[in-house]
Amino acid sequence: MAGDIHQEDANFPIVIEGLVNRFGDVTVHEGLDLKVRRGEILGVVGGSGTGKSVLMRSIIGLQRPSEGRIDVLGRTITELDLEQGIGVRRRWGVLFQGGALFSTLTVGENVEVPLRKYYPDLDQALRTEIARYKVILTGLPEDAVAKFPSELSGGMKKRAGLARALALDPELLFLDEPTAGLDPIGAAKFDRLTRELKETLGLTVFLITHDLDTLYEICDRVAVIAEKKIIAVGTIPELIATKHPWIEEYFGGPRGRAAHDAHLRSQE
Ligand SMILES: Nc1ncnc2c1ncn2[C@@H]1O[C@H](COP(=O)(O)OP(=O)(O)OP(=O)(O)O)[C@@H](O)[C@H]1O
Repeated sequence: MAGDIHQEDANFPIVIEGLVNRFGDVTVHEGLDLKVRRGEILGVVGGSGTGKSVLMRSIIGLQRPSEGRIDVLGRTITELDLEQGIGVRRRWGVLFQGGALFSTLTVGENVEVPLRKYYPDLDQALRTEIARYKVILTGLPEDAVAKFPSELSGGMKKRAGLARALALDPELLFLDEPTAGLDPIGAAKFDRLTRELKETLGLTVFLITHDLDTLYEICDRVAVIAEKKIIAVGTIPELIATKHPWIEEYFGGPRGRAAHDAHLRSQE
């Protein structure tokens, strides 16, 4: 039904049923199901090219699925008209792989972009003030507001991208490989920031990552994509108990064991 709006499921802000994504002869997803719980950080893992980014793009309406249904915050995302689309889009924020900042705009101006788009009548002084506040919220120094992306380190760019993702006070936050390219200390700091923001702002976070430390340190549950589906979703001990060969290799390999040991040490 066009513009289907139904009772928002308070417990599951994202519900995906029977998702199929095809590109020509290539089928990336075939009957993928997933429910994201409110208030959780859900890590999404899978081998390269298994369709993690395509999944995220499908949820946020950038990729029209071949089949299936995706409900986000009570709206069936594939069936929204323009106005309904705007209404739901301003309830989420996205940090794309690499940050995707506009290089010709300052950090502050980058953060203002969604505010201009979704709240065009907002007073400029207020827009500037909100952008400044979001920049500081992500742990950047105040003078970063006036800097251009080229003047920032990799970690600072990620934070600036995060500030832009938070511009509209979202309920849902989508992060595509946020710690890729960061050194281990920078990555751990970014993980802590994600966890703190999730807790203070009451966010639900959909987080694509290859970073095993991130999975152990901040994810409440992890969803595994393989064989064109979500083959398992749960806590890391629950996943390991499934005895699926890919999952066993992933968490039981040298990197998986190192992340596990580091996690245990951090708990001591
Ligand atoms: N617009 C498109 N047209 C054709 N094929 C596409 C398109 N977008 C994605 N694909 C294909 O879909 C598959 C899944 O891509 P996707 O980027 O989602 O993988 P991923 O799991 O995020 O990979 P990685 O971990 O390497 O980032 C790939 O084979 C990719 O080539």
